[in-house]
Amino acid sequence: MNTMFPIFLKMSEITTLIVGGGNVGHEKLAAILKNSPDAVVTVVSIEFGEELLDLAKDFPSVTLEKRPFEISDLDDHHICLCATDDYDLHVKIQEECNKRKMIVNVADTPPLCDFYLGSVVTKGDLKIGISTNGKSPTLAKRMREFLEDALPSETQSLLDNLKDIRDKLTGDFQDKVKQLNDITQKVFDKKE
Ligand SMILES: C[C@@]1(CC(=O)O)c2cc3[nH]c(cc4nc(cc5[nH]c(cc(n2)[C@H]1CCC(=O)O)[C@@](C)(CC(=O)O)[C@@H]5CCC(=O)O)C(CC(=O)O)=C4CCC(=O)O)c(CCC(=O)O)c3CC(=O)O
Ligand SMILES: NC(=O)C1=CN([C@@H]2O[C@H](COP(=O)(O)OP(=O)(O)OC[C@H]3O[C@@H](n4cnc5c(N)ncnc54)[C@H](O)[C@@H]3O)[C@@H](O)[C@H]2O)C=CC1
Repeated sequence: MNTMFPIFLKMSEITTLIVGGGNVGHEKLAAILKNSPDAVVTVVSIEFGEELLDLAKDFPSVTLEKRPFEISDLDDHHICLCATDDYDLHVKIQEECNKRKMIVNVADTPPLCDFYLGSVVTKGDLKIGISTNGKSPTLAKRMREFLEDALPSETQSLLDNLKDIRDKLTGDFQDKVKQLNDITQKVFDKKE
């Protein structure tokens, strides 16, 4: 059983620290920015890879700090992702995050992670997060591709219409819930 609880974070409202700016650091930063171009991220790394430098320059809310990690880097951040090649450092950061009640992801060490990144299907405002409980990130990626193809292109206009209707509905909460359930039932019945 996958006991993880998915939530959707407003990355512009919290601050994220990535430690390590090589290949894995680049992948994690790219995954965040693809979803949240307004994410407030600090990347601390002794060296930065070309790809990460190239990506970061287009995002004003990303700050790069070229130096070794310091414990005080954790002071100003809500979540932390470890992406160096130093396992002992990752253990130290994970312990310190736990002490501070910060949540941490350690890219290549699932047992040290408080949260995983997921595959993300996006159709306009609709977003679906996928996790395989860490069993197969490749299957998560394939499921994303499958769902991206399967979701109808009119998904966004359906959402826009439902938002208009939702704003115009009157009556008490129960009435609104019933009307919205009836309307969406009709949409899905039509498709069968
Ligand atoms: C536990 C987790 C923790 C975390 O990183 O957050 C984790 C861990 C590990 N990944 C590894 C490898 C690969 N990861 C990918 C891809 C993705 N990995 C992602 C998430 C997660 N990866 C979390 C679990 C998510 C879940 O619950 O399913 C995705 C979904 C999201 C993202 O990272 O953005 C993104 C797909 C995005 C997309 O395209 O949709 C590919 C495939 C590829 O790149 O084509 C490979 C190579 C093939 C393979 O090994 O499967 C290794 C072995 C490293 C080694 O060999 O040493 C570990 C460590 C281990 O498992 O021990
Ligand atoms: N590249 C990949 O696709 C994969 C890598 N891994 C593992 O993930 C880890 C990272 O891999 P890569 O990103 O490829 O390595 P990398 O060598 O490209 O990047 C590591 C980065 O960490 C930085 N760093 C090291 N010590 C630091 C410190 N004390 N403070 C701040 N920054 C520090 C380095 O300057 C470097 O930029 C490695 O342990 C690797 O074995 C696992 C699976 C796949």
